Amino acid sequence: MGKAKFKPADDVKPEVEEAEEVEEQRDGGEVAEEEEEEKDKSFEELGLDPRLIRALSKKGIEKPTPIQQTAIPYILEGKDVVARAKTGSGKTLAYLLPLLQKLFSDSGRKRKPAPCAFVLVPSRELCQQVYTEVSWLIELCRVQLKAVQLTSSMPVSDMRNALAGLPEILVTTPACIPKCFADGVLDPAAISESLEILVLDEADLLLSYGYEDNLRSVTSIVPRRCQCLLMSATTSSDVEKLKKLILHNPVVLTLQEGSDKEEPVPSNVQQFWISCSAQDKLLHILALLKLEVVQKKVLIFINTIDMGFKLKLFLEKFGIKTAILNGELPQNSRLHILEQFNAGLFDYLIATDDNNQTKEKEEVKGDDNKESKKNKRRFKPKLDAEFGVVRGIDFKKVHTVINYDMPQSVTGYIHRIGRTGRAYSSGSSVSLVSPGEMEGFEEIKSFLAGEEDKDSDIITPFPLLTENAVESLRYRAEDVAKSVTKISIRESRAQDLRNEIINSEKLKSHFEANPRDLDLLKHDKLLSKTAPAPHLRDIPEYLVDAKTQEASKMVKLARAAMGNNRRSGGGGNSKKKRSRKGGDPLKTFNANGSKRGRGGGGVGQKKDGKGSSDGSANKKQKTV
Ligand SMILES: Nc1ncnc2c1ncn2[C@@H]1O[C@H](COP(=O)(O)OP(=O)(O)OP(=O)(O)O)[C@@H](O)[C@H]1O
Repeated sequence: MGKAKFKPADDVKPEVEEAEEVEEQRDGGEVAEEEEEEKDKSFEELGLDPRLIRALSKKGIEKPTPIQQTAIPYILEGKDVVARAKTGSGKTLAYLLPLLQKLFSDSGRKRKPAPCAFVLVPSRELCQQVYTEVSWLIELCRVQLKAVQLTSSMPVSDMRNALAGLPEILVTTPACIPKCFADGVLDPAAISESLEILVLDEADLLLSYGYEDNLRSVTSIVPRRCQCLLMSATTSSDVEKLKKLILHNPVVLTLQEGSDKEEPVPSNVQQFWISCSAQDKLLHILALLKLEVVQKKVLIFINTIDMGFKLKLFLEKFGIKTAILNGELPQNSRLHILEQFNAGLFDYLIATDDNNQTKEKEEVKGDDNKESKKNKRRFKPKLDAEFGVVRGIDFKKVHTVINYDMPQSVTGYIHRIGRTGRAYSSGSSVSLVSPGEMEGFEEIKSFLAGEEDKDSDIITPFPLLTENAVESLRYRAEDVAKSVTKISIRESRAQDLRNEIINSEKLKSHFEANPRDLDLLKHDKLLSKTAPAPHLRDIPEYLVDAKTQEASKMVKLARAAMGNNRRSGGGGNSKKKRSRKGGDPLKTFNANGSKRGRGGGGVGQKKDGKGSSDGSANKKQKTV
């Protein structure tokens, strides 16, 4: 582990002692890592209970991540902690492990009138994820502890039932707590009496999604003795606000990698971009997926639900099956789609990352098609305010994140990209940037590069797609794009929602009892009635230039080498150590002959992200 620097924070409440700010720094690169390996602490050395260590081992987790190494001892000591570390760095276990350990020692005592540990997360999906994580730990440790999850959409009777067993741990969203107070499900006085640990997970997102008032109603009843933990992937004024609102004399842990500058995106994620017009985005994503120059599984982000359906219908015509995840789907379906994607049942998932209703409204305004307007009036989707795909969801084995639409903010970008390269795995991202998105993209780039290093290229042009390869698909792509009309999009969207509502009901009543049958409900079913035409499904070899063919072959080989060519079973951490660079063509590909590139010389992409056919333009390729 790197050296810890201690410096006082200047923004804690005046009545409390000076806070310690601990900045953990780690050098990137393999040599440094190896040297550090010896200094790395084990779970035993962190003082973790043997039952927890055994449970982790059963899950293939043997070594704590840096944030776990740093945060666990402080939390066990009883300190309030603000922990900021990159997406995918293992923050959930960093707080869950010591939280459980503390409750182990209390487990023989008389049950309290309300849960003694609250974990507040910004979305239902995350609620489910954290609940699952804490539940398997409890089960594997065989301790008498109980965790429940509550979300606002639950009927009051279900909430009451869940709390009747006097659980020690409650995982919920901030919006749910005032609702529980109003419905008499939770008693504020009982919470004040019982609460010992409060965790705000994904703190950087809690306020930005309008939970401020909800949080205030919680903080007003948090007893002074309660230990508060605040976990976050980025720093923002919102995190600072929360810190002041809730924490007492916190230890502030800021985990950085590499140099002094902030690198919120993990260094094991290679970031690329492609410059293209808004119209050509369909063509480019087709080339990326059809020519197989990106590694599966792929998570594709779009900004509006309609765009998601447009993309799905378009790709379908070329025989590329995708599933869609958005806030208008019923919760059961959303959770099921996530489960199936994590289990490797399909390779491509198109997701909206928040409830972008304003954007959808703007689109409605600009639409002059009467029929379509009528359809829109009829079809009013209800979006779930607690939906959030990027908010901390642990997608398993996503190798590539594609920004089909650029996110609206730097934080949005960081959280999207953070869905790959989780824990010790590697990944890459490709952003399709149109001229209209260039300003936002520049902002993201300069934020990632940091103040001192404005010109450094953290996001480099995508090297594995030549202009010729893209152009060879243009005619087909444009032809098919014309057939995906606004009406067909709207109809598909309505049809998908109807299907998912049926799925959701089925899931609820029948499939709970028969989990194996869940697989029968496939979410990447075709929406269009006609099967893809053979000439679109199979791109003839003569259309693709030699360089792209080689790139595609390399990606497939790498996939086979990584054991990803078969549909894989869910999650789990492989115990085998793999070379971090080995087999990834984005790290080794060199269009000029040798397959082992030396940190540069990718295929035909100019520094501006536009394709070139000679392969000489991209001199700067990021090494990780
Ligand atoms: N010590 C470890 N060794 C290996 N894998 C781990 C370890 N700790 C956590 N993981 C795994 O790493 C993945 C990412 O962890 P987690 O979701 O906690 O990240 P995070 O820091 O909360 O990310 P985000 O900010 O995006 O929510 C999970 O699949 C988790 O099981």
